[in-house]
Amino acid sequence: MSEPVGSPLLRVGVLGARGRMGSQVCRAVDGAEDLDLVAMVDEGEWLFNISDAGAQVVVDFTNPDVVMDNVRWCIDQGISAVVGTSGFDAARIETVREWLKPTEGIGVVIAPNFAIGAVLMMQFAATAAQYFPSMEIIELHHPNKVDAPSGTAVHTASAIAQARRKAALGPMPDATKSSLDGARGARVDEVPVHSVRMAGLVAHQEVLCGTEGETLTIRHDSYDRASFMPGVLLAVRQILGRPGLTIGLDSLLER
Ligand SMILES: NC(=O)C1=CN([C@@H]2O[C@H](COP(=O)(O)OP(=O)(O)OC[C@H]3O[C@@H](n4cnc5c(N)ncnc54)[C@H](OP(=O)(O)O)[C@@H]3O)[C@@H](O)[C@H]2O)C=CC1
Ligand SMILES: O=C(O)C1=N[C@H](C(=O)O)C[C@H](O)C1
Repeated sequence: MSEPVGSPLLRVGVLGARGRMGSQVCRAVDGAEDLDLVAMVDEGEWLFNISDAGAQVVVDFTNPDVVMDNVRWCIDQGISAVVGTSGFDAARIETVREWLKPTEGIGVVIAPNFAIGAVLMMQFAATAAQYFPSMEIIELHHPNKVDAPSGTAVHTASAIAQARRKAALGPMPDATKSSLDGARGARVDEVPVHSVRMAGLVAHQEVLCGTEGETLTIRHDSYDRASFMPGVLLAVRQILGRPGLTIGLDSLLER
């Protein structure tokens, strides 16, 4: 492709390039006129392919066991990283923040979910949490997902918990005496989270909000991984102007 004069293409490498997400990201980057897909790396391949190719930005969709090593490597190489891989709890986020402190100009975006609808669903859930004393999350995914609960559910639960603390709400009403472990789901920041893995699904989440005499259900469905691509490309395009750590797409979407 010939490069337009005065606007060099942004050089992008993809980690997890043959995976469900990584392969779509490669196609999306390859199809974008302002981006240059310079390296595609999968498990067992050489990370230095990325730096040798002069990548300015890496996109990581690998798995929670390896993602921290990948982020560390990118920071050490002076390469900014857009991270979609799940598995980021508060401790991991703090570690990445520490790694970035001595650096200048390197950006890391960690987004639990790149779909616009999912970002809004998380925002709406945090808003509802101020008014609804009962909040529960049901996340539903394809059966090949390696982790549970999903990163989106963990992020949503934290946002709900933060909103509840701000609104000075006490514990959720729940007088259950559970006779079977797991019957009430897992607790993330005190918020019950229920994980479903089912053939036919891609990525879905419901946030159930309850108060006296009414419930509100906030639901998001990704029927196709194409739903994540605009968010990934948005982060890739913005990251060089956003040094330091950015969590979630919210600030990138502000108008
Ligand atoms: N933030 C978001 O919007 C989204 C996040 N995700 C998250 O992205 C991650 C990937 O999901 P998905 O694409 O479905 O998973 P896949 O298993 O399909 O893809 C992961 C890929 O990463 C490769 N890989 C494993 N280790 C390394 C490594 N050290 N270096 C480079 N590549 C490696 C795997 O290779 P191999 O198979 O050979 O092990 C595989 O090709 C998950 O954590 C998922 O939750 C998914 C969708 C959206
Ligand atoms: O593994 C997936 O598929 C997804 N993972 C992310 C998560 O853990 O929240 C985002 C989305 O739900 C799809």
